[in-house]
Amino acid sequence: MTEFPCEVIRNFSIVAHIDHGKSTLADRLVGLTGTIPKKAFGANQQVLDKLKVERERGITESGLTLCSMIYHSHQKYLLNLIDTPGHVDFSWEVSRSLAACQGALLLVDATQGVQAQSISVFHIARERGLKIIPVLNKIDMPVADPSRITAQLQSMFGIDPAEVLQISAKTGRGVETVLQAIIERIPPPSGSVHEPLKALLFDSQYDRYRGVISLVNVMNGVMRKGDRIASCHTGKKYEVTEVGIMHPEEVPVMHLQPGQVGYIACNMKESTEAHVGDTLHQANVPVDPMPGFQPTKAMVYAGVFPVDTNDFIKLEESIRRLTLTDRSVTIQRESSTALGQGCRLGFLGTLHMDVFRQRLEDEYDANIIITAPTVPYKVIYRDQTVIVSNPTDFPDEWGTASHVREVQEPMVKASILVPEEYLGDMMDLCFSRRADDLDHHYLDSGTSTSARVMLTCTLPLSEIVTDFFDQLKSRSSGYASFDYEDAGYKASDLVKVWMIASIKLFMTFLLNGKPVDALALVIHRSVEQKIGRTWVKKLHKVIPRQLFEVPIQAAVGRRIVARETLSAMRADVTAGLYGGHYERKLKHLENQKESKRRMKKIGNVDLPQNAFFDILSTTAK
Ligand SMILES: Nc1nc2c(ncn2[C@@H]2O[C@H](COP(=O)(O)OP(=O)(O)OP(=O)(O)O)[C@@H](O)[C@H]2O)c(=O)[nH]1
Repeated sequence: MTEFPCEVIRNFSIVAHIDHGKSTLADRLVGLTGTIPKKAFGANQQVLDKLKVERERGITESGLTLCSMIYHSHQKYLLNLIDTPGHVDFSWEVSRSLAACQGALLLVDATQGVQAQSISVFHIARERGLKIIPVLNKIDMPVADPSRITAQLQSMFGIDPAEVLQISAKTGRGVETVLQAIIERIPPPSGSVHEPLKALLFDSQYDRYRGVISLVNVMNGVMRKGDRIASCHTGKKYEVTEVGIMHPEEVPVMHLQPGQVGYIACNMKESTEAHVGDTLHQANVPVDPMPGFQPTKAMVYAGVFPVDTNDFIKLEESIRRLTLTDRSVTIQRESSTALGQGCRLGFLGTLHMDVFRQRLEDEYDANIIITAPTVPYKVIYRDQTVIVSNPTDFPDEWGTASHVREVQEPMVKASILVPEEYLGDMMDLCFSRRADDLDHHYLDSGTSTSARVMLTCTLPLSEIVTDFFDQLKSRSSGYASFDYEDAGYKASDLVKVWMIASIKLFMTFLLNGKPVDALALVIHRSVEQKIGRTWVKKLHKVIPRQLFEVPIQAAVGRRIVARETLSAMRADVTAGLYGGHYERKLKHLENQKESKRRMKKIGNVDLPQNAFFDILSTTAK
């Protein structure tokens, strides 16, 4: 590694909207630099998309990937490609990986142009002072319109058209110019071998045998195998047992020096010890920590329960292991009377939640149920403010709520890019989701194809965590792109609906008057009737009939907003008593009444777990 001082190192990232060809370009770069021999480099092999689920869904996320390449130009260069995810949910990971880079390729599909995603990532990169190299991809396609897209880049970002590269990652055309631009335009990292060791931990992965593997960017000094290092954040000390680079597989090296990016293993057993943004240093030579990263902010919460309650321990262990590779998930234990023991997980967004669930199912063979997603609300009491991410913890209207001054919900500033013919549909969609401050402006005039419009508005986050993406895509025939950023909290008129399966006569059955916790929902006042009715109908369908009548009610506080009645199933206890005496029949009926009365006392509605699973799995989607 001594062959590579800072001057010949380039640390960069590729930022692109989903499907604009990031993985294809990464593969090309890896192929061109001879990092993977051409023979072994099949057309379908994508080095960056390692996980099965990522490949299936065609998205790159979680398990941040690093690839070091050695490029022979007029001299030998070490190029470190730090992969970033391509979806709004992962904007946190984007900024995390950009922190270890000095430059970024802004890859834009020349047939589609700039998408909402490219805008936010571009701004993050620019704020960090990264050198941006604009690259238009897919110029081999007949519908590519490079001059129009270049003009778009110029008007939106002030990019000089002369700097825009045109390539086809698929055919390889122009990719060599990308390598040249990386070397010529991106500044090398800075740092000194003579300073004490200072390394940024920017990601971690979990290895079954070696424990936590951390990805580090050495800022100063040298990181060697056998070093005693310490974490600025926890003060814990470790011994470095392995140092290496990702080339693209792990290749152990003797040491890493300033500007270099690689992995270390250091007998860290728990993933919780590897703090993203932490500064590592020699155990006996403390340094000033680098400005830390913001902690991940979970914006979507959902309960995860095992279908078979006995599987809880196994599920919890699987979740714990998965979070080793995806540290942005927050975990809390949760128990529900209906679903048993489970975990409440916090995700960055709904796609993140989906991917996590799929990974749980694929990699850990877990049979799980996920409750409807919710967002974190701020409940402001007279004397304190509480963040509530679980509907169960929401104040009741008649109880603690009397002290509640205000409930606020998280808002986002949304931007939607769409061809103008879909503008009306997009506006309708936004208004139906309680949009505010709606505004739009045209990005280009659109000569051959229709003009593109950028629509901005503020929306409550809760309105986009369910089916907003699906709606957006289907109402715009797939053309709309969407991105959002945090816009703080805003007061809201929210109520909680308990789906109460109560029995008129047997109130004691309600487990001390407690409603069915797993079905609590937080909804907006304007839709309480509608949602109440739909849910009650759903419950009516899935709950099996009992020996007695069961009113199924949706209540807001003490107010019942919807009701269905599950009629009683009367077992015919006199069946088979043909002939015989009328009084004998009567006696049996009397007995039945008596036993029903006993049932009243112990009060029990037979609500099979499956019924909940049915309801929750249909509403969660
Ligand atoms: N015609 C053409 N197709 C391309 C080119 N580059 C990529 N593609 C295709 O575009 C699709 C998406 O490419 P990917 O490389 O998987 O896109 P990505 O940006 O990595 O996608 P995410 O990982 O989901 O962000 C694939 O079907 C590629 O074959 C190109 O230069 N020309």
